[in-house]
Amino acid sequence: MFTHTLGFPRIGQQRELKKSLEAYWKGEIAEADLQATARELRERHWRLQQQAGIDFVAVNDFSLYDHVLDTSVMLGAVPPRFAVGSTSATLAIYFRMARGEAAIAPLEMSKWFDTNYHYLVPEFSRGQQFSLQPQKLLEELAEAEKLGLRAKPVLLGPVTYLKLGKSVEPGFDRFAHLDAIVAEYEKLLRKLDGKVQWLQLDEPALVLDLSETERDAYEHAYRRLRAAAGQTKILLATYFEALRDNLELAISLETSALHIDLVRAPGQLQEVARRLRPHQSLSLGIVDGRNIWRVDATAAMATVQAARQWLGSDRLMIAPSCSLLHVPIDLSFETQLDPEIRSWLAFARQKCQEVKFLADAAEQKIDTVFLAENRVAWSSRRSSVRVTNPSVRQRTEKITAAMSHRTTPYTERKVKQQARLKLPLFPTTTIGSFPQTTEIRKARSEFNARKITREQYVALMQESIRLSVDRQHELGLDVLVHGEAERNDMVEYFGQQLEGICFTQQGWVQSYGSRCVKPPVIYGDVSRREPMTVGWTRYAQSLTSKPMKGMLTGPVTILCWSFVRDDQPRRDTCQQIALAIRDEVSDLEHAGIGIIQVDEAALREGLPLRKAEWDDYLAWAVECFRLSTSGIADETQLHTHMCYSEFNDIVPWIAQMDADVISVEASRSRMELLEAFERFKYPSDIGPGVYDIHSPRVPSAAEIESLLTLALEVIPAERLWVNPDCGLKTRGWPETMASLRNMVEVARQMRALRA
Ligand SMILES: Nc1nc2c(c(=O)[nH]1)N[C@@H](CNc1ccc(C(=O)N[C@@H](CCC(=O)N[C@@H](CCC(=O)N[C@@H](CCC(=O)O)C(=O)O)C(=O)O)C(=O)O)cc1)CN2
Ligand code: MET
Ligand SMILES: [Zn+2]
Repeated sequence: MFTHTLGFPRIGQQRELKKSLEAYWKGEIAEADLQATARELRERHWRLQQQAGIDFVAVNDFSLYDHVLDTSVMLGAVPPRFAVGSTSATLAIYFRMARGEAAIAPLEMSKWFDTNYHYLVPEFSRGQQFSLQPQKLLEELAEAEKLGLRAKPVLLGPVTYLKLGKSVEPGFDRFAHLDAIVAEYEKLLRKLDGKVQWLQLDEPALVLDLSETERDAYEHAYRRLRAAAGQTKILLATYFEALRDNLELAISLETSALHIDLVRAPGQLQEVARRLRPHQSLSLGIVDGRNIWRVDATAAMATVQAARQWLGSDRLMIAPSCSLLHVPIDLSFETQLDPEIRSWLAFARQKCQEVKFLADAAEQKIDTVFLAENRVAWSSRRSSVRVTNPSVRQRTEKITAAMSHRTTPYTERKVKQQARLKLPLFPTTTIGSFPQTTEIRKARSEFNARKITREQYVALMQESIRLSVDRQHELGLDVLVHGEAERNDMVEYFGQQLEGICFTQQGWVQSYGSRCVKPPVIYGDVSRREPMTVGWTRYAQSLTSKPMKGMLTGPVTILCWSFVRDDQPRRDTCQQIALAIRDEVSDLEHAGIGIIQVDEAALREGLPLRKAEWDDYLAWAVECFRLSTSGIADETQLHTHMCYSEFNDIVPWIAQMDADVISVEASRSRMELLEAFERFKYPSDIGPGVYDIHSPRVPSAAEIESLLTLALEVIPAERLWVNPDCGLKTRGWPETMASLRNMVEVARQMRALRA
């Protein structure tokens, strides 16, 4: 029985990679400096794993930006717009694919399964050529070996890779490239033969609903890969869900080992063990790689013991459930956490130690100190007064159906709201945040370090709010926002103020590229201590006679972007958050705020991976949104925002959220999503984003106009709003002003045409 990891965080305890990347992009450091940081991080992370007792460390899990992008580069799948006539990517080409450049649009970004990690979507076209570029993998392998480590290279498997990509030509089936892609994997396998004992191929797509084509692709691809593997043993890694109807398929691929997620899907163990071929080993993903709770050692030992009885030690491996990419690196840096709560947690490094403990325990080498500590922590967590709050329990029991219904229909509300707000046709607004400048972050970091006082901090944030209000006046926007300067992050900000949630000092998790988040930890019943946004919003409203939108993050998004307790159903936790947000909505309304936006950016990402479970989730998620928002008067306009464009399947549910206005990402898909809104007769106002906020590129007035013209084909003028795709916190002020100036100008012209 050996221990291994499927992958480790890359960003670094102090976000060294982020800082290095951003300095490199600004031209402040050279490529060699960036590569040196990357090498140092790899070495440090391998050593951490080795010292924790991991036998086989993952290699090639590191990435300068994204592992799916790395796979594209490894296969020579570089679309021609990034590198005319070349299939091998230099670092400049690599970052061009990730971030775009001047007139070159980057690869699209998409959610990695149901996580808050974003990958770069591979693009496939007819006649595309592939050519193996194995340098990165081979170099990192050599690095690990030089350090005397046992290395297991990790690669995204060919079928999941294809499935995650998109065809850039309409009607082209990207699976037509399967053979060509598998041929490159075969070349790599031949190179690795004799060099490594194990190769991990990640095929998380095996937990999704698969088409016949995709199932055939698996059989075909793995028949060839097996034949090319030589002495290398292939570990087929699945995670995030149960294999279910794909179990027989996964086993029939006849790889030397199969990894399964026993955290998300503990129930599958026995069936998998029963069906496994005699020559196959099983990797037990038993330590949660997606969440920060300490493993329940007693329960996990029993599971490993059962697996051992069915399969014998020789056929078992112990591992985290998935790559540790989704958790912070090391709990020992968290010195400010409440000690009791801290004792319930484990980050990547501690999870490696848990893996080692479980493997030893299965061989009767029980670390009794470790086990005793674990049991103390768990009994404290099960009985702690910090977890259960009777008043929250009483309140949720008293929730009535009426609390999640606005009694007046949208059409009547609209008349009342218009009488109050007097908005022009094609009202212009933004999604909430304005640039988070260095000064803003510096002020916050000095406040946190007690270098400036609360009064000084508040004054600095008010200055930022005033500046953003002034600039919005200058631009002539119709509905203003305060700009969210005081928020480190739209979820963490609320997490820091709610009871039952705690936050870390350094618990950074990569979201995309160099961007990170510190997900709050929801450990107990959630409630609101006091108003969280009213002071800032009231101040912002005092600076203008135009409507100021109150800005809140919705319950589903707070849930999805936090580490969530695993001792009660997610829906129960979400309902508690909904009540807290409901109180905030009410307080904003009483402070005279006439428009309130409740962002549900993560509503779609919370969808279960299997379609059969969608309706169940959507029903409670939408209900929680409604619970948080339905307490308001007809005259208060309710907005929501979602920043993704694949709406096709869920528009009827979004309609049920019963917001008065929704803003959505739409520019990159050229308003395509609006077709679904039309098809399902979406009833209320829509602000389809008129420009992409992910790059500093300034959209021309002509581009914005052409998008709005497309929008008008499906949305009546009196229901159309004009806004960007999403918030502007990652942008700089110069491009923000230039872009919004064009946007407002177009709205004015369109109004004039209709006057
Ligand atoms: N939670 C979450 N998930 C999301 C999104 C989101 O906004 N939030 N948006 C989508 C895309 N994902 C994103 C994730 C992160 C960021 C982002 O901008 N993150 C910032 C960090 C934001 C933050 O927490 N900022 C803190 C800490 C800032 C900081 O780095 N401070 C310096 C000191 C600064 C100084 O002295 O100059 C330090 O700690 O070293 C603050 O403002 O207080 C970053 O990586 O740069 C953007 C989008 C989907 N998922
Ligand atoms: C990721 S959705 C962001 C919504 C938030 N109100 C903002 O503008 O930043
Ligand atoms: Zn957004």
